[in-house]
Amino acid sequence: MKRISIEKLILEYPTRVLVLDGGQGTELENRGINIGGPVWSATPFTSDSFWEQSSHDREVVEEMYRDFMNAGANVLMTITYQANFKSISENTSIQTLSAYNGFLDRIVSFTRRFIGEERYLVGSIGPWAAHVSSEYTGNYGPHPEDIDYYNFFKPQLDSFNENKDIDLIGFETVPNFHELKAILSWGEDIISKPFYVGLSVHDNGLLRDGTTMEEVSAHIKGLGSRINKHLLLMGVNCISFNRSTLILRTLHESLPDTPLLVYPNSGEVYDVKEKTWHWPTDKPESWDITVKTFIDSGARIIGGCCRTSPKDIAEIATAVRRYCE
Ligand code: MET
Ligand SMILES: [Zn+2]
Repeated sequence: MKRISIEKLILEYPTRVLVLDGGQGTELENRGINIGGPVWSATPFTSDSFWEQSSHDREVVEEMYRDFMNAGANVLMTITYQANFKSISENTSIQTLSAYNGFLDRIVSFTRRFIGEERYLVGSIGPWAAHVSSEYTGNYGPHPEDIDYYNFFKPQLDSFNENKDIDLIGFETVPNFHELKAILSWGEDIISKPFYVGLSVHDNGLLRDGTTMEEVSAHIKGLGSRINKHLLLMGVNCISFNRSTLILRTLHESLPDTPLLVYPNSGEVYDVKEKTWHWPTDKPESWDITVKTFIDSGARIIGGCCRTSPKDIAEIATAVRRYCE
C-alpha cells in the first residue's frame, strides 16, 4: 500500500509514532565499508563500481536497509549526510551541478526502489559543520553570522525539493544558532516540502554553541506566521543516549505544540583523541523506558543516530508498539 503524505500522518494522526532507522554512516563502517574520507558515508556511492551489476558495497548498503526495515523502521534516510555540493565537488570527480544532480538522483532512486512505496524516505542534509567537522563544538569561526548558508545548502536542497521520492527533508546535527536562524528564515520558495531540523545538543542541554532551548523557541515563536509552513518537526539528533530524555523534555517544554523527532547515539561515547567509541561506566537506560519518556515528551519520530544498529531499532519499534498501539 502506498504511504499517505507524512504531513498528513503527523498532523492528522497525533497518536501515531514513526520509527526511523539507525546511524547509516557508522553502521556501514561496522559492516566493513571504508567511509573515512571528506565525503564520509557518501564515499561508496562516488565509485562507478557501486552501480555495476555485482557490487559488494551495494549489497552491504542493501543489507543494512533490509535489516533496519526488518527491525521495524518505517522511515529510512538517504546516505547523503556529507554529500553537499561543496564537499562532493572539492573531493570527487563530480564537478558540475548537472553531474551532482545526477549523482543525488541516482542515490535517491536506488534507495526508494529498495525500500518500496510504503515507507517514508528522508533526504539527509548534514550541517555546514559537516565539511569542517565541527558538529560537536558548534565552532563556526569568528563570524558565523556572515557564512553564506544559503549557497552552501542550495544545490542539495533544490535536488531534494524536486525529487518526488523524498518525503521529508532532514537538516541533521545543526550545532550553531546562526545556521538554524538562516534555515528557518527560508520561505516555501526555498524549502518547498516538509522538513525538520535536528539540533546537535550538548550533554548540558544547550545547543553546541551555547544557545539555550528557550532562545531557540523564542526565535521560532518570534517568526510567527512568517515561518515556513513546511516546517513539520523540530528535533535533536546525534546526542548522548543517557542525556537524551532530559534534552528532549527541555525542547518539549520550550515548544509544547511542535511535533518532535529524536534520534540519539547508541550510548557509546566518542573519544576524540583516540578516535574510538567506548561504553561509559554508567550504564545507559533501556530503550524501553527511553522511548516511553520520548513519547511523553511529544516525540513523533524516534530512531537512532551514530552507532545505533538494527538491534537498537528493533528495541525502539517494540517499545513504540507497546506504548502507542
Ligand atoms: N544520518 C546520519 C548518519 O547516521 C547522521 C550522522 S550524525 C554525524 O549517518
Ligand atoms: Zn550521528
